Amino acid sequence: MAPSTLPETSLDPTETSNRPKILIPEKVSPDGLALLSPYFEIHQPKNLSAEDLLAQIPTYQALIIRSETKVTASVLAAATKLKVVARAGVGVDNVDVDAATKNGIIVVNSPSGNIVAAAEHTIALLMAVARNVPAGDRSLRNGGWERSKLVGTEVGGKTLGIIGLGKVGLKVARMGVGLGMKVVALDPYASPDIAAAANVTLVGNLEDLLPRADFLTIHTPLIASTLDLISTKELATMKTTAKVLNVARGGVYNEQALFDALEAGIIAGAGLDVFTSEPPSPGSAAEALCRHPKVVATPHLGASTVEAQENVSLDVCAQVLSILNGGLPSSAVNAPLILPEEYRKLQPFVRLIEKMGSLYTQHYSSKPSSTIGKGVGGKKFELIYEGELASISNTRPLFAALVKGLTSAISDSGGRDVNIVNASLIAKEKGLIINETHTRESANLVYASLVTLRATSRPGEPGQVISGYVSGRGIYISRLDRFNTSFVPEGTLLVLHNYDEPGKIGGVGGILGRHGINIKFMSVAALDRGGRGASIGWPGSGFGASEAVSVEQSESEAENEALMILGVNGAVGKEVEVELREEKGILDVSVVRL
Ligand SMILES: NC(=O)c1ccc[n+]([C@@H]2O[C@H](COP(=O)([O-])OP(=O)(O)OC[C@H]3O[C@@H](n4cnc5c(N)ncnc54)[C@H](O)[C@@H]3O)[C@@H](O)[C@H]2O)c1
Ligand SMILES: O=C(O)[C@H](O)COP(=O)(O)O
Repeated sequence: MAPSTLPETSLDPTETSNRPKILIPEKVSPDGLALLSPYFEIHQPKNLSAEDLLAQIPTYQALIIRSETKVTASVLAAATKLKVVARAGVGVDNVDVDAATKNGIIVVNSPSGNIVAAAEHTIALLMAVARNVPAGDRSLRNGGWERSKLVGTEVGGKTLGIIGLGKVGLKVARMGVGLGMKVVALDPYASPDIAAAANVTLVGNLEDLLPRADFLTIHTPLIASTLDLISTKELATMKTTAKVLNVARGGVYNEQALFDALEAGIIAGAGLDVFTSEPPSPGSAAEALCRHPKVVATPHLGASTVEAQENVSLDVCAQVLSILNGGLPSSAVNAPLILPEEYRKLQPFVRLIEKMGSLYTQHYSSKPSSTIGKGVGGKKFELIYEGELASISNTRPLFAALVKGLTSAISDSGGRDVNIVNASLIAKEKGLIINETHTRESANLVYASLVTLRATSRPGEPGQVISGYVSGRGIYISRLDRFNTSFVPEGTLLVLHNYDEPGKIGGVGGILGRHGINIKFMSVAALDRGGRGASIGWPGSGFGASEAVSVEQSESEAENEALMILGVNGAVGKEVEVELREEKGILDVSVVRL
């Protein structure tokens, strides 16, 4: 289905040099591509060989495919810039999803864009095999008029057996009921309520299904448990008049066993859209089936309708646009599904938390007076969600945003290789321990949602704290260390820790002015005197409210300290930092680029 809203983009369509590149080696509907062409260089080679794919993939950021391109572990290992493999359809059996996960590459698909097309094609094959439509057409073209030889069977009143009552299977079931068929289905994971509402009788095993079916159709993915699901033994239990259909994947019926059963009259016919090798390799059972007189075969046309191709193209291209723009996909195969509603709610927090992480690394690593050490490695981080945000259960994107932010200033890739797929792995590699805490009822919460990042290297220490909130579409930092503040974490920031006494602003302004640095905004942050810091109690961190209060009290000696946060234009060189540090009353300086 096409997405209801398109992702926002900060990509610049006027930026024409060095555009990220997208490779599309198969036919994908232009509807979706129109979303991408303003921002990316799109290459659509015809008949790209496996060798060419391997050779060319290193330069691409996205790969959009259908069922013909084999995205192997070698291709993915060579794909050093690739962020996303987008399958314009449902099945990802031609993609090595595990290898993609290991390489931090998101695999997305369109889970429902072509289900109507697949279900309708199943019904087309059902009617074609029931009424000998292709055989009649063939005969007539060859000058024949064979009526008695091509007598068919009605489907009304007959039993349709379905294996796999998922999206396609359920649609086929409803269509079957509409044709007056009795529908019996086997799917251990199907909802009995949904099945009952669709007039489908669920059975528990193949023995209860196969002997009853006049027509059998499979709608499962091809996985270990469905490979050769129907073979010689199973076919032998079916009616000799039964006909079988496959619009799922080649391999769910054993092709040799199916051929033998048709030859021996064990069953009466088959309608096949998919094969173990596509196109069927010469001499294979698949090829023999395609030529068999009792078979109606189509060349994997299940999803080939104008409407389905528009749907899947729009669906995956919107996800590619989002991912290449630093956002989230709506249906990632190798990451938890982000529902569009959830996505909209989380998006500003994803930006906020990434900035908080980056602010943390840059601010504290440049702080010689930092009490708990520089850097992020080996630290225990706690991400505390308070207020409305605490009710979100799928916080994987927030977790990933933190890992990305924390590592952005300390990795070659600038954190660009971190995503919801590989964030846990990267955190582990970098020795980051991150816990998440949800606190629904927070005392004195002035924001609808508040996020706090707290870092410690030993239990019992006060730790380093950054809090932030979202207002409208804007993101703000509300606390940095022991200071309450409010500033937008964007651009180049100077964070000055100083004694709260007159004359500081003039002195700092003078230094910056001499170096030609413009001040865009300034925020003076006062010491938190037992407000939020004392009341939060750091839930789940092992630090109780009383401990937090005592931490505040022990630090109250520094009562006349403040933070000055300056948003500046222009490069802030080392010499400026040194001059600022030497200014009277300045305790500490950090330059942060967000
Ligand atoms: N021919 C085409 O062009 C075409 C088009 C679309 C989809 N497909 C294929 O159709 C198949 C179904 O797609 P979908 O979107 O309905 O998938 P789906 O995930 O919605 O449904 C699959 C169903 O199979 C069930 N299942 C899994 N293992 C099973 C088992 N061992 N026994 C019984 N049931 C089992 C699952 O519980 C699920 O309900 C996929 O293989 C997909 O690739 C083909
Ligand atoms: O899994 C699917 O979506 C279908 O098999 C469609 O495959 P196609 O995009 O190659 O037509």
